[in-house]
Amino acid sequence: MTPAARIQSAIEVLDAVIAAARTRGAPADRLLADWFKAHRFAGSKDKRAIRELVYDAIRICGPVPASGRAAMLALSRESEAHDWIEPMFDGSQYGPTKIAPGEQAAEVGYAPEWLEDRLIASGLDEEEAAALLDRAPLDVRVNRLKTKREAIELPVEAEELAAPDALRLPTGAQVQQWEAFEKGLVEVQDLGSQLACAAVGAQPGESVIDLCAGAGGKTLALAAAMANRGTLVAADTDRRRLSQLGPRAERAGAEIGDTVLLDPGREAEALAGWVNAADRVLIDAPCSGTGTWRRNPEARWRLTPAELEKLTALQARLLEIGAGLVRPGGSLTYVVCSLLDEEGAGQVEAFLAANPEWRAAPPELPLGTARGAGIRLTPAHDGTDGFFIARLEKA
Ligand SMILES: C[S@@+](CC[C@H](N)C(=O)[O-])C[C@H]1O[C@@H](n2cnc3c(N)ncnc32)[C@H](O)[C@@H]1O
Repeated sequence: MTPAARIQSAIEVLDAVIAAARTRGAPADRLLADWFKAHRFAGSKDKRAIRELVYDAIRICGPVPASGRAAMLALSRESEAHDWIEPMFDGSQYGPTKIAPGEQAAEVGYAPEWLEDRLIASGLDEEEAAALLDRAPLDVRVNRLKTKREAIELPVEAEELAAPDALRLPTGAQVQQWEAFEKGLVEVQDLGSQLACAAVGAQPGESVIDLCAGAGGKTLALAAAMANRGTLVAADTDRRRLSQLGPRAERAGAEIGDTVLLDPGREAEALAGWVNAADRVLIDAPCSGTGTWRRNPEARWRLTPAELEKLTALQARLLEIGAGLVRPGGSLTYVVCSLLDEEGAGQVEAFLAANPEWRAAPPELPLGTARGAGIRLTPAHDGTDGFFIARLEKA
């Protein structure tokens, strides 16, 4: 494909990404995969170039752009490395049509204005906000149930990170194709997620509930920390995600981890037997995901104030449900991959104010900075996805 044809292709994909952001449709990765499937003439170099153009354009536009063309023009005009793009709007075959008089480039920025304001109000400075849109590194957790970080042999050089089992790999490493992955020696997991699991402090022999377990990324880390001894409950309302835990656990050799499917709005019913009984509860709450924009930067175009309000109400409810499951003297770890205070520090502050039998017991982590009653990890400061992590203890 010619460079101009690649740009036109990226514009088409961006149009689909913009439409999907408005209608809560498929994520950018899926739309790219669909486009490649429908355009088999694109070779691997074309695909790589188109993917990069699409993601670079998404990253540079703060608010939702009017069109893929507007996003691509913004990329060309605002990024020196991409200033070759605009001259390609020359109307040549398969390339973008010529620029119309008065045709506008999209607005650049970190996020839509309302969201930028909330991030600033949550104490994020310019550098931290910009780093939310960097490219994410590739981290793995070495599975202690099967091997040790010191002993593992991988096909690439890996950097040891601050969490005890964490390694950072060169970008593009095809982990899922490695024997070490097949054998369950490593799991792909961001350093921040690994630290969130460490904050739980789960010990062998304890009873631990992972209330929002999803596909079990953190459940598996908890099973490893517990050395496969004790009781581990993985609960979620999403049947599809929860069903992925079984095969993953098998590969990882995780023998504990019973799944419990929850009914949205009636979560407590399925967990009634656990009231005041668990040593530790982890709530990896559903959130806006502002801390994971490095992985899916178009997520900032999807979030609305109303959606955020729904999420914060759900988080508050899950905190109450999770707290009810903890035995006296036990602990609750509340985690969100968001840097908005209303989902993190503010949420915990409100919980503590309403529940005087609870106190904050911030975990000792090798990274992060204090934020309210918890700890915040950011891409700029800690090289992790953005997280808020709080540990609370019940009297
Ligand atoms: C941040 S994700 C969890 C990710 C998972 N812990 C991991 O490490 O891979 C939040 C999860 O909360 C689940 N969830 C949403 N509403 C819920 C509810 N009412 N009760 C329990 N889980 C819920 C979602 O299905 C989603 O899997």
